Amino acid sequence: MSEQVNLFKKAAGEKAVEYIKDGMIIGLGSGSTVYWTLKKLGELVEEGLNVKGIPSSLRTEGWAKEFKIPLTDFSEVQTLDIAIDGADEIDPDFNLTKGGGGSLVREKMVDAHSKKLIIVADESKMVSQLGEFPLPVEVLPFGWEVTAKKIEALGAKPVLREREDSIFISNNGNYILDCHFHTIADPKKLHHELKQMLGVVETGLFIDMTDTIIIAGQNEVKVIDHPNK
Ligand SMILES: O=C(CO)[C@H](O)[C@H](O)COP(=O)(O)O
Repeated sequence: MSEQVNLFKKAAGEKAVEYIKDGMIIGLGSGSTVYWTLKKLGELVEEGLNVKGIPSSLRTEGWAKEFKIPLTDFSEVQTLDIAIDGADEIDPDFNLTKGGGGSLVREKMVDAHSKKLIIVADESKMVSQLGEFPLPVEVLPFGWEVTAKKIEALGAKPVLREREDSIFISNNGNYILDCHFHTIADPKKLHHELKQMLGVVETGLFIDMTDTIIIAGQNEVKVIDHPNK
């Protein structure tokens, strides 16, 4: 990642903290942009802000602990006030591809149970159509080969995710198929088709969920609210 992109991520990630108010339960998303949100939030907590977070990945949990952000979980709360998360692609309708870090299931759980979802990203994530970034689909390890064949029949090239010559295992003990569609004409339809497949746990398509996008680029940090939310 270039130094400049990292500065954009920092600017977007830190801006999101302005939405956090005392007493809130916060969904803590995943990724290198959210890292900056967590770091800034940790400073506010040290100054006396009283909040609790639910982390969406083990990595985020580690950072939250490092920054001394108090944590809670779904055994204590059912609804979160706000979630702040990253994205791999954002289309003009505020639909997202997520899961580049492999945390899509926990991210979707946290984001879907929040009253407001804020997405933080650098400007390279804005696209006219989803699909250039391979769509992460979490699948059961058992029979993943047949699940991959079914996904292939939808027009994708699914690639089993690996890390350091081993199969990547999600925080939930599952596999990730990175599905190369190149263009996704109807993200909502594709999400539903994938969800109906035996063996698919969840897709990285986040449809109709985002309330606000904070996007940082060369000249400014833009806050774009969904027109109908
Ligand atoms: O979905 C995610 C992880 O599963 C991340 O939010 C997404 O990959 C964006 O990451 P980054 O902020 O590092 O670009």
